[in-house]
Amino acid sequence: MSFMTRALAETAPLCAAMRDMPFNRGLADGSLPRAAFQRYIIQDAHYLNGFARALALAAGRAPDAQAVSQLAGFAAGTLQAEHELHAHYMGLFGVTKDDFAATPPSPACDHYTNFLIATSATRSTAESVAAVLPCFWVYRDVGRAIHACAAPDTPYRAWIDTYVSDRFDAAVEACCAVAERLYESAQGTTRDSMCTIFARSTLLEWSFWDSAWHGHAWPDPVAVGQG
Ligand SMILES: Cc1ncc(CN)c(N)n1
Repeated sequence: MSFMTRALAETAPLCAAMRDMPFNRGLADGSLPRAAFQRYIIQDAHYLNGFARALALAAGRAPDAQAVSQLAGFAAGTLQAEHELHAHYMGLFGVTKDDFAATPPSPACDHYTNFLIATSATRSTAESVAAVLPCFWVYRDVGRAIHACAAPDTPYRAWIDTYVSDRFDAAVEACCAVAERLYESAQGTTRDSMCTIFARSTLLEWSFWDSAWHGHAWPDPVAVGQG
């Protein structure tokens, strides 16, 4: 059985739940509150920073030139394409550089990016690729699901179009191909670990959207200290 067949079978209910999250339904019909998207786009800019670092770190530790070049290429491609999308929406929704600088990564964002970076720093390249793959896969999957029912005038049209674009599709397929190549040459325990790590990142994708929807943030240490 291929890696993707196994990993997707294990995460199918979670992927189905993500297609139907209130945040994503709101992207499709345009009803997502402006404040929720502003929160999301700030957190996503923090996320992409950590995600690209995780990929660059995995590239530096990769065993062969082919993997170095592919992982470094994913890091560069992500920073370029998705930063353009963020700049577009930050302008449209009035999110300033100061707003971004004043907002730390949320607990969900911090957890996800630290998981990716720790995996790239301490685990095999196969496991590192399994960790970053849901970032590609889940966004194409959700993008396709909501594109099919999106309102023509949703303000989130540019977001949806990015994740159903041929360019993003090519990146998803390329990352899947790297994962399959590494899975084929991996030993039994690494194969199992790749599936466990893929499932964890998929859950962290769910958690990222859930957090943006609910506006979860760190507790105020002053208030906590005062009991
Ligand atoms: C949290 C998250 N995951 C995935 C993607 C798509 N690269 C993203 N922009 N943000």
